[in-house]
This record gives sequence, C-alpha cells and structure tokens, in this order.
Amino acid sequence: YAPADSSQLLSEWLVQNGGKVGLEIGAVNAEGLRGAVAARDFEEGEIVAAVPFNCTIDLASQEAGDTAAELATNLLRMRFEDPEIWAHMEPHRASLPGRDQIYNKYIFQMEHLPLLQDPGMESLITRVMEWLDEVYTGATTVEPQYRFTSLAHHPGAADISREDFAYYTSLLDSYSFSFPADESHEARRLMLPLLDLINHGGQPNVALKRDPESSCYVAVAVHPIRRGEEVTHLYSWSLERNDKALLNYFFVQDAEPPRLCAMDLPGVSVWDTVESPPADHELYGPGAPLCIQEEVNRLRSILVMFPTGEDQDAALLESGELSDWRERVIVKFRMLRKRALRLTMQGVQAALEEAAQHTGPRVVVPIAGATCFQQACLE
Ligand SMILES: C[S@@+](CC[C@H](N)C(=O)[O-])C[C@H]1O[C@@H](n2cnc3c(N)ncnc32)[C@H](O)[C@@H]1O
Repeated sequence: YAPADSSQLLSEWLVQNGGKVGLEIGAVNAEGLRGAVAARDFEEGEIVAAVPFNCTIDLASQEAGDTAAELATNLLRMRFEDPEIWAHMEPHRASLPGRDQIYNKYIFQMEHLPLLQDPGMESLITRVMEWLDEVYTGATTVEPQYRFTSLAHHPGAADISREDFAYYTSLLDSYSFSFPADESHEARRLMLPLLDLINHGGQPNVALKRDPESSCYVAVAVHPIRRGEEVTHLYSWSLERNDKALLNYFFVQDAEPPRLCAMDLPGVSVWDTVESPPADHELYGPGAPLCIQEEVNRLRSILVMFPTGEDQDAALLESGELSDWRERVIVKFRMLRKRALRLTMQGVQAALEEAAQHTGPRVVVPIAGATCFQQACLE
C-alpha cells in the first residue's frame, strides 16, 4: 500500500480543511490488510470521521449506475480542466493503493482468467475490459447520452496510457461511493478520502452519511466502538456472495454458514443488484422453496463442471506454488464456491432424508360419527 506516512499527511490535510479524524490507518489482520481502527472510544451516534465537501471529488454523475470507466474519464478530465483541484487532492491520491496493490474486473490479467474455472465468468470479465477499451478510445460510451467526452478527444490527454486509464478505472470501481437520491439530494458518485480506507464489514460499526449542516461526509458510530477496534461499514449486502465481492473488490470471505455465489442461485446473475436477497437458509433450509431434489441435482451439475475439486484447490493454496497474491485470491474464491455448493447440497439432501423418515405410509382412519375422514400419519 501507499507509504504509512501518507495516511498521516492525509489526516493533517483533512483537519486543516475542517475535517475530523478519529481513525488510525494500519494493518487490521494477520495478512496485513490495511484498514481503519478507532483512535479512541466512541458512543453510538458519535461522529468518528468527517470529510469536508471541499476534500471530496464529486464525479458529477446523475446516475449511480455509470460504469467505472466513464467515471475515470470524468475524474481524469479534472487533471486538465481543474488543475488546482487536482493539486489540492494530492494527499488523497497519495493514500490510495498503487498499481500493484489493486485488482478487480477492470484490470484482470488474461492469464488469470482460466484460474476461475468458469467460462461464463471469463466472458463476463472480458466484456467488462472491452467496455473499458471502448470508453478509453472514445469508440463509444456505455451510456447512450454520451455524457462523458472520451479522453481520446481531449486536448492534452495523449499522455494518459491505457494502463493509466485502467488503473484509475479500477480505483473508481473499488474506491468510489454511491449515494442514492433522497428528498433533498440527487444520486451522487463521489470519492471520499479517508472514508475510502474503511473496509467492508457484514456487521458494521459505522454508517456513512452526508451532513449538509457541517458540509461534511461523516462516518457515524452505529454501536459503541472501543479504541483499537477495526471500523467497518457495509458496502453492500450483496458482498456476502463471493462472486460479487471478487469482481467488485477482489476479496472473498469464508462465511459460516457458507453462502452460495449469486450466479449459482437459480435465475440470478452476477450483475443483478439485489440489495437484500433472501438468506440461503430461507431458500434452502428445511421446508424452504429450494429444499427439493431438483435443486440438489442442479447444484451438482454446476459442481461437476469444475476441473479440480475443493481438496485439490486447498492443496494448491498450501503448496506455496502460487507466488502471486491475485492467483491465491482467485483459487481461494473457486474453492469457497465449491464448498458452498457442496455444503448446500448436503444440507438439502439431509433435510429431504429427514423429512422422508418422518413421512410413513399414510393411513386413512375413519372417525366414528364424523362425516369426513381424518388422515393420520403413522411413524
Ligand atoms: C474502499 S477500499 C478499503 C481500504 C483498503 N483496504 C485499503 O487499504 O486501501 C476497498 C478495498 O479494501 C479491501 N477490502 C475491503 N473490505 C474487505 C474485507 N472485508 N476483507 C478483505 N478485503 C477487504 C479490498 O481490497 C477492497 O477492494
């Protein structure tokens, strides 16, 4: 990551501009993942960090759905059209991950595609990278309104290489924020210094909000937080599904109980933005709609397509043969995907067997004096 003193400079810059920094930036797990920890105790409702509006970058998007490549075009235009703002934001850029430290669907390397063991995912990522090229070369924009002039037509932009453009696109994919429209504001896409160093947590302890009164974006404690505790916010519910987390943020989680990938649910694609999909147990638990033999068969048909098994993936991860951190994340992803498929199948199978045991032969017992029959289930 960026040198440790970059976060010190970032904090000083934010405070000089009227912000508040109750966070320290550093490693938050044994693998050295960078994140934010509370610098002191906070009560519920207290502001943990505040970033003044003039230290944010408003990507001027009217829709939260613009692709990261289009947002990157808009950001890079600022370099030519607002050089003062670009210079003002230097402490933020210095805090962001370098080119070797960020990875997601926009900068996937071709040799990593087969590691996914999924031709559907491969073609999806290839298409995303084609979009990036189309926006970069100005051949098209994904949005028909053509809101963003391609950099290719921008005077002075010739020195922005495709690699530069891909790097900024990947940053905007993983380090920009969408705020949906509310009664008083339109939907916005923004870059938020410091707040973009907070990791995702499924059980977050802060929520991000805009606070027009203080002219700041703030992280507010949603529970009491103790000094030294990692501060997290919920990026999206959908990230409990590892295909979503991998493609958008390039991390995976070994959840307990495991969650199927979005694309392994029937009728769901990895692109679907279902904010609160039913939990797996609501779909697959005993008596749930997908607790049926046909679904076991469907999940098995996905599992048998993989050329390696879960154990082989685990052995590969332990072998030390994968020298590149990105390869390790992808292999871990496919291993966890298979594990979730297997455990879901086993859970459904067990529930079906349990139900079958309790369903003995049905005997119709006539009840004396009654005009109808009552069914009794004999064990
Ligand atoms: C907005 S940034 C958060 C700060 C980032 N860790 C950093 O140091 O720059 C998003 C990136 O952080 C990492 N990240 C966020 N939440 C994570 C999590 N729960 N587990 C693993 N990595 C996570 C991923 O690399 C993701 O692309």
